[in-house]
Amino acid sequence: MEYQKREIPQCEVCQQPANQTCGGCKLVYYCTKAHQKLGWREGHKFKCCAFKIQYSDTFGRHMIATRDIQQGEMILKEKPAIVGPKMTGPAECLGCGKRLEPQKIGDQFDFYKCSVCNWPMCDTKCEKAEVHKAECKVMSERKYKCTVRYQGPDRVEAAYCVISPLRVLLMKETNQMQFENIINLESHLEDRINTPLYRVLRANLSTFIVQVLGLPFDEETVLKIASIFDTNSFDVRAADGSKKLRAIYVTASMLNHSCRPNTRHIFLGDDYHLAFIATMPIAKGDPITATYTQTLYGTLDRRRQLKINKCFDCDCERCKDPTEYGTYLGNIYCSVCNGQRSTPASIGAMLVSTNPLDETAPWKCEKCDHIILARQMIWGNNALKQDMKKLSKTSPREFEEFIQKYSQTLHPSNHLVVQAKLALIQIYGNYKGYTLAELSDHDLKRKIDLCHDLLEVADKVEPGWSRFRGTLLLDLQAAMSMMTKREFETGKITKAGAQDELMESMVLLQEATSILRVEPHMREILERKIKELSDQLEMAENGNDVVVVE
Ligand SMILES: C[S@@+](CC[C@H](N)C(=O)[O-])C[C@H]1O[C@@H](n2cnc3c(N)ncnc32)[C@H](O)[C@@H]1O
Repeated sequence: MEYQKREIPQCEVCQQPANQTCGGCKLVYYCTKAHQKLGWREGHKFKCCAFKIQYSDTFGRHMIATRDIQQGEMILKEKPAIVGPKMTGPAECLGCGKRLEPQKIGDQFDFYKCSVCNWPMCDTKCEKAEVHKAECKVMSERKYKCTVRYQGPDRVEAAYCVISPLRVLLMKETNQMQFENIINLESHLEDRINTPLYRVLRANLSTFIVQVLGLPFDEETVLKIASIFDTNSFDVRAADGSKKLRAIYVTASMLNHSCRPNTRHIFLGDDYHLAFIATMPIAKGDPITATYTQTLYGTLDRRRQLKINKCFDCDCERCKDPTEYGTYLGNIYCSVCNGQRSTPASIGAMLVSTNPLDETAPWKCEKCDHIILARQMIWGNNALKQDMKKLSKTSPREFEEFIQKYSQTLHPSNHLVVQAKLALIQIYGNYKGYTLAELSDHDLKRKIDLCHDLLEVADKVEPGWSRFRGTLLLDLQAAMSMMTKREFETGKITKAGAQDELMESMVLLQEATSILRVEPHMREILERKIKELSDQLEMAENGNDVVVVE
């Protein structure tokens, strides 16, 4: 937002003294209604803050669109109020957040340590990082020395659970306003306080802050901060996997959840700015939502995860729909009707929950009277998940066999089949031995079909410009271009046919570009792909061979 509040408000249009603010962003002044309308038309409509925060007894605070929002529009860009380590993890630098590698020190391997507080760090430069100063000071004042040391590459350290809450607590002195912003976020401490995790935190985190460091906070405040992290924090990862942190964004914390969200988020730059992008047009007055879970999970799994991690029962439209918008992501075929199907490929009757908002409700066939208990459904689901876990991540044969083996039980868009299809899309065309050029015609066609299958699912559960749709379109267009090349070279299609097919690929690539160009590092990749495909089109036009660059 580039507008600044001025000392003496001036009309944005005529610069005369003004006392009326824009109802949307409340940052811009106008002298009259007429100038407000003019300013809006002249461009403020593209800059005005697109949301306001409302309160409801059911959802608490939530975001509402203050004007129509266009698909692809960046609704919010925010820097973190606090960034720090996750509750547990491998040793990481408290300066830059990078995962640490040990060094040879004497005849042993260990991490470089902060010369003051002894926490593992990258080097002397990180030791002096601004973010580490306050915590280092309080620890050294209490003569506390960290005891984390290198104990093997896979070691997970629980000691890191104290750092992020400590950073928030220390803000009370250094940035009182931000501390207040954070402490006023939803915590759900009352739901978590008696869980095994919070019993451990009471013993470790709270004791560390109150007794070891002697900071003037009570146990409840310390645990509340931990619980605020669990309710509101975002996982932040470096693209190369070198950092895995958690961060709180005060305004973005106001985004409520939907199992069919209308935004997606991205991280921008090295300082972990978070941005939300509208995946669909959002009408003025509509809620702006994000997803806190995996949209590709079935309702049972999503609701359970939301209950455990975010302490609420989701009753969004998708959760209420026993077919999940016809995707049947969480359903299985009725074993009675299924036995009467003429061919395995014909769609059989499905078992659907008699009340999707109650995980104990029985499941009933959509056609016959067959009923199974909820726990049978949950057991079956867990058994299939275990079966899937055993599959080798690099073996397409194992994923294909999984889909085949359960084709009499699982709908083609059951969430486990969707996971298997997603794995296949990633392997076909990308993995060693399965690059597009190496794929058989059969597997290339299979990849195209799989992309179409998942695009249908994406349209229902993550409609619009989701990252899922964008990456599927990229996969699809690459496979289609390769297919065109092969068909042209073997004389299956004419030059005109090749041109038509390449144009179809170009349309997909252009849509993928509209969706993904805001993602870090994607712009150049997408521009290169468009250039390559344009070159192919030109070559096809000139009657040359179609060359596909993967
Ligand atoms: C990140 S906060 C969102 C802001 C929150 N509503 C507030 O008032 O501070 C997450 C919490 O909001 C509530 N919430 C978010 N989405 C919800 C939904 N779809 N239905 C019910 N509660 C929801 C839950 O209490 C959840 O733990």
